[in-house]
Amino acid sequence: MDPSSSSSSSSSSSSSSPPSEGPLPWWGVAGALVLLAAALSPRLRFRLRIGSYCLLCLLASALTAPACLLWNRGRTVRNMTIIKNVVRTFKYIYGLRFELKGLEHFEIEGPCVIISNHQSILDMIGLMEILPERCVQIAKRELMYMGSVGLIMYLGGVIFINRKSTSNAKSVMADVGQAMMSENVKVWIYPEGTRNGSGDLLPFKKGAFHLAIQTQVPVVPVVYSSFTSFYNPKKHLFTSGKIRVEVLPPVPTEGLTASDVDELTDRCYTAMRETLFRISERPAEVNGGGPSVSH
Ligand SMILES: CCCCCCCC/C=C\CCCCCCCC(=O)SCCNC(=O)CCNC(=O)[C@H](O)C(C)(C)COP(=O)(O)OP(=O)(O)OC[C@H]1O[C@@H](n2cnc3c(N)ncnc32)[C@H](O)[C@@H]1OP(=O)(O)O
Ligand SMILES: CCCCCCCCCCCCCC(=O)OC[C@@H](O)COP(=O)(O)O
Repeated sequence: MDPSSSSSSSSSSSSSSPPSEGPLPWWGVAGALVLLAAALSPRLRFRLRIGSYCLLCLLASALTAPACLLWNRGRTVRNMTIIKNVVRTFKYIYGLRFELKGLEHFEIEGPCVIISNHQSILDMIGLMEILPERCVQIAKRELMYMGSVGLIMYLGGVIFINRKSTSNAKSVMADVGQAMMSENVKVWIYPEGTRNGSGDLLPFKKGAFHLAIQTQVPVVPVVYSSFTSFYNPKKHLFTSGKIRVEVLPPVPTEGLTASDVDELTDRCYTAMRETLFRISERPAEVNGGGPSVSH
């Protein structure tokens, strides 16, 4: 009997017999337990989902950085187009739907200062959804040290500031002003200066408005509706959801001086807060606007 035929017959007999009913491999058991626990525990489900988002950012950054280096050879705002196209796919993974209004207000020749409310690390998806060409962001410098995410931000031209030192931040912002004009770059700033999931606006810091007036470029306010209906870390809530985005008309700064900063800040704050309440379908407060500048 031909050994190959016997082996083939044995293999044919083995291939025709059902797979062995052995125990699940350890990783199968572990996976099943995690899924079971996640189904039972909102806290674990939330942590798995937000953890997957952070992991996705890390992995996507690690894969995109070489593309940026090969394509654009280093740190340049042109990498933001690559980053934007990658990050825009994240909304499908997490079931986030955007309703956009007012994008025509981004059709500004030349630089401008874009300001928007800041609710969570998910904001980056909303930012990339509408990011205009040649636009970089101001970020806290701690983000530079977040592994591949810091690298991709650096490559995309993100400007890092030390929030704890006004003098340092001021000098960086002054340099930003010069770069804006010389390199024709828009700058996106979160005037609240930190994430705020309250559904309202924190008082605005003044750097964005000093920058706009120093460079005499318009301020373009952008408002994202409140995430509280689908994202609330305190309640371990992170589901799919709809986000309304409204770009408001540019606020000109020609002829304004540093003495107009407070009024410009208040004007933008009031317009953005009213829009935030409207697109979040939250009743506006009876007593009118809250504090707009940090006192
Ligand atoms: C491929 C896959 C990729 C996946 C991975 C993701 C990749 C994503 C890539 C790319 C997207 C990146 C997204 C990054 C997002 C990051 C977001 C953040 O990090 S938010 C935190 C940092 N941002 C801020 O903090 C800005 C807001 N802050 C300001 O503008 C402040 O004004 C600041 C920092 C400049 C100063 O901070 P103060 O705490 O001192 O605040 P004040 O009250 O505004 O100023 C104090 C005094 O200084 C004057 N002042 C401020 N700025 C001035 C200036 N520029 N010139 C002159 N005076 C100024 C003011 O008038 C004020 O003086 P008087 O009270 O009026 O007497
Ligand atoms: C190296 C290990 C950690 C890697 C974790 C990767 C997570 C990446 C998530 C994208 C970052 C988007 C930028 C962002 O939105 O950061 C928060 C800051 O705006 C404000 O921070 P804070 O409210 O002042 O603490």
